[in-house]
Amino acid sequence: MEKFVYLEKVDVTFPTKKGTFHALHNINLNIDQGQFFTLIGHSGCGKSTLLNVVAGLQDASSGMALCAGREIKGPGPERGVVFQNHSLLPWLTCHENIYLAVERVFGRQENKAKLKQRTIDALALVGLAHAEHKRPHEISGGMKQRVGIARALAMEPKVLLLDEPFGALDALTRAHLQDELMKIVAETKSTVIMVTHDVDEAVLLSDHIVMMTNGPAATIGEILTVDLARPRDRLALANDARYHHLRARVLEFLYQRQMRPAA
Ligand SMILES: Nc1ncnc2c1ncn2[C@@H]1O[C@H](COP(=O)(O)OP(=O)(O)OP(=O)(O)O)[C@@H](O)[C@H]1O
Repeated sequence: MEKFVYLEKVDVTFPTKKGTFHALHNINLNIDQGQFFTLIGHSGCGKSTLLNVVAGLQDASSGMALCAGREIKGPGPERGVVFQNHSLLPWLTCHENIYLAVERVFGRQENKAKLKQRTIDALALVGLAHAEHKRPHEISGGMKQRVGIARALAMEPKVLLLDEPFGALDALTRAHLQDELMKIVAETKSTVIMVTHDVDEAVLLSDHIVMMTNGPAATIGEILTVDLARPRDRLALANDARYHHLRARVLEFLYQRQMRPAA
């Protein structure tokens, strides 16, 4: 099978006033199409830096980074990114925010009606057709994140990159959006890499959980395979021994093997 997202011996260093900071060391990752990977680890270990390498927002200092067989050189529409803070343009409506992105990717080969249809379809996918004419300040935090996800998906990316997309939301909204994301990913068969701090979120959503060691020179400690059947139901999983076993494996990694260094 084609190596879909492929990182080999990736290191990232940052020049700082105190000298070179070695953030990531010897990262090797091979993600097949249609897989859902989460990155988990203590604060500051390098999860966002790793995601940014795949997004093309951060160059690897050494090693190889490929997406769909091509070297990653800067951001590209085949990699859709959603951040914790929605990053929607406040003066545009939900529809216009998505249309802008769609136009940038498909504007040369498609007419306005087709671009508009893509925008409407993306809003419908996240259940926000009714909010298309609202501006970001008129909708809730959860809705803004859904628009952000719709905007990323509307570009038909090969990989969806999510950096703690639900981190700023309350627990109920977060649970709701996790369920929605699972449905969307099942429907679109997207390949996803998502940064999270949340052990339950990681187990619920993932096919594989990438557990990262503490920095500096953070690396992948272990990749846990989550072999729970899909579709997954959070209530049924609450009584599932396998779910609890996987959850315990992540907790053990984080709190026994990678004790957080004293702040
Ligand atoms: N531009 C930069 N210059 C210098 N150091 C940086 C830079 N960006 C990140 N770092 C450092 O690299 C390390 C990894 O940062 P990163 O943001 O990737 O961690 P993280 O795991 O995503 O953290 P969090 O979970 O708190 O968001 C941190 O020690 C951070 O201070």
